[in-house]
Amino acid sequence: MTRPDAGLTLVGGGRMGSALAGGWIQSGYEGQIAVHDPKPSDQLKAWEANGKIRLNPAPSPAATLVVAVKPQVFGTISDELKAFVGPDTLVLSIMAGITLDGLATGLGTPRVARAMPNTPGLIGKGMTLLCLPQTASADDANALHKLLSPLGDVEGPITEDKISAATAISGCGPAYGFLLAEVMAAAGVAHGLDADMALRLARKTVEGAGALMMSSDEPPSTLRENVTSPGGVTKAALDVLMRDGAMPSLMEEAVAAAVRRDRELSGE
Ligand SMILES: NC(=O)C1=CN([C@@H]2O[C@H](COP(=O)(O)OP(=O)(O)OC[C@H]3O[C@@H](n4cnc5c(N)ncnc54)[C@H](OP(=O)(O)O)[C@@H]3O)[C@@H](O)[C@H]2O)C=CC1
Ligand SMILES: O=C(O)[C@@H]1CCC=N1
Repeated sequence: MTRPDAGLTLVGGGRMGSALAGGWIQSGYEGQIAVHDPKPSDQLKAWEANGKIRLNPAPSPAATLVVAVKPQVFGTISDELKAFVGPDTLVLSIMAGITLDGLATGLGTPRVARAMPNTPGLIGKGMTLLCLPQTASADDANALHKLLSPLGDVEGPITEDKISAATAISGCGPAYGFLLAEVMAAAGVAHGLDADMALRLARKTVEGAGALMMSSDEPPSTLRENVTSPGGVTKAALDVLMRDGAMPSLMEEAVAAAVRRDRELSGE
């Protein structure tokens, strides 16, 4: 990976922040990475011990500041975060619900950007959306694309009015996929499979369906039809899932709730 800049500072080394740091480390980021977290995980401590990151060094203005704390925490620490922001600092937030305006006001700089990654970024299979102010330079956009690319695909810039829906699909979406595996396994147990085997079948099936979907030119609907033999077993199951539009309307309701929550977090 080419170095977008020296002096990369990450505030919030939790699940998503660590996925970002792991991506930078694995892709051979050449600059200094400082991570700030009040209770560093064993993973962060191990990276520090191996010289990959500096953990909780004295705050100073960063070239790039990545903010990965919970949105509810941002308001209470934004004044502290100003210690990481100088006249040349580019700020990237991955926080759901904190707007570009909120970032610019909270941190006292117009040079802000948002990204919405997801946890498959941990293994380089993520989907990240980038959202920039209209004033952003092409250099900043390129640097942020490079910074996020170790996590997987990066799309954007998208406009800020799309970010709540994008969050509800790709930011939250891994949870929907994991839930599918969980409930499939539970249904297998209910029908006589032992728990380990049911989970093995469900995990491998979700993985295989995802991999086939990504390697095929066919849309998901055709791949679904390819499994559904006329008058067969899959049709019996899908007739239940789609009865009165059950699955689409449940997903639509779930995504609407996620969009609503994202907008609540942004104070709308
Ligand atoms: N998880 C996900 O799939 C995704 C998350 N996001 C966004 O990423 C952000 C983090 O989410 P997630 O990783 O799940 O949450 P986590 O709680 O795992 O991570 C947040 C981290 O920030 C730490 N923290 C709290 N206060 C401070 C502080 N003052 N200075 C530095 N670090 C601090 C927390 O420590 P402690 O636990 O001790 O409070 C924690 O380790 C959120 O804003 C979320 O919207 C975006 C996309 C996907
Ligand atoms: O649940 C959340 O709020 C964060 C944002 C997207 C995924 N996790």
